[in-house]
Amino acid sequence: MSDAYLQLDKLTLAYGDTVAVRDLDLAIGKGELVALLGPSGCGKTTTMRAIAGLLTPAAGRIRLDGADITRVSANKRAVGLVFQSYALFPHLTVYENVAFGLRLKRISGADLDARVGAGLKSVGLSAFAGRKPAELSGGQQQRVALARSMVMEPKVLLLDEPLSNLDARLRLEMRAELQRVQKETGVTMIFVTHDQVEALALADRIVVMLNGGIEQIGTPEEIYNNPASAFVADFVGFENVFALKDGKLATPNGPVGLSGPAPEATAGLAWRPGMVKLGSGAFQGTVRGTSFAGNTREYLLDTPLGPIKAEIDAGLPPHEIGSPLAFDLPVAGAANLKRFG
Ligand SMILES: Nc1ncnc2c1ncn2[C@@H]1O[C@H](COP(=O)(O)OP(=O)(O)OP(=O)(O)O)[C@@H](O)[C@H]1O
Repeated sequence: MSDAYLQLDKLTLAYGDTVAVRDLDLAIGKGELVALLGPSGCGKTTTMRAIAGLLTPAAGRIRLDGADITRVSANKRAVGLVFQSYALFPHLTVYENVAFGLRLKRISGADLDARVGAGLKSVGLSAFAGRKPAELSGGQQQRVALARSMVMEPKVLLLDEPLSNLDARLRLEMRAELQRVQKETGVTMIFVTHDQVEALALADRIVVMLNGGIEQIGTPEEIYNNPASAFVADFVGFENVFALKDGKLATPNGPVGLSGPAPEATAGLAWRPGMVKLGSGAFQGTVRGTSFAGNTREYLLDTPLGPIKAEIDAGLPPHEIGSPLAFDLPVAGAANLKRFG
């Protein structure tokens, strides 16, 4: 993408001899909300630190808004950073916390007041300007941290696990809040998460990382419906993932033929539990476990293909543990994995 707003070119990032990220290429458009998603240690935070200017790349380039910022110091990049611990100054009021960076830039008087006021308003905290951080809830503190970064008018705002310290209800609230602030201000945002649900819910585009590289980049719909690799499939909830060898499923018990013609140029096939057809089909299993999950009932089957996870409407008659159960893995509905392993 030549018109990318933020572009990472063949970025390699290392801590001494430990290479954490290798040859990373990523292009992000202006105003995009992008999630870096991946398991612990895959290099998400390291990538963010490099964009923020806190880590000098061992190789590669970073371009932002048409300029090469690879060697530009952190405070001259117009890149904001919100950490998972909000790092507010405990002795300063909410107002002064938000004003802090602006004061460093010698902004004062009515201009300062207007910008802090607008920042607090944008996160719904105008009434809390005089409080200290300790007098706020976790979600409110997070919003102060967001306002503090936003008033600096960054070109890119980086958020590292922004919601991980919040309880489930607050997390949902902050998700909506982040999305609203981002859409209203149009600021380009990149946030790190290891939670696929959060990434799917929030992002315009998801970058799935593994072992210091990119596994897949796509919209939430693409990642959710068309995972490119076994890792991504597994990560986004396809519980039945198989390599395809010579048109057959590779299973722990050897190759097993499919119930339909194998798609070409596919390294593997994957089914979500809800995509497994229960009650009839080419395969036979035994019910090992079952659990009620609200609208659905989940089944774990022992089968010649190994364990299979299935899920059907909870209104359907249940199958007893130990009973035989026919099933099908419909080839037509399966996700075709381009890469396996
Ligand atoms: N200061 C450091 N010194 C040496 N190695 C480090 C340092 N920080 C991170 N690493 C290593 O770099 C790799 C990437 O780490 P990074 O923190 O970027 O992962 P992450 O995806 O953000 O993980 P998490 O979700 O746990 O925060 C890991 O193998 C980690 O052990």
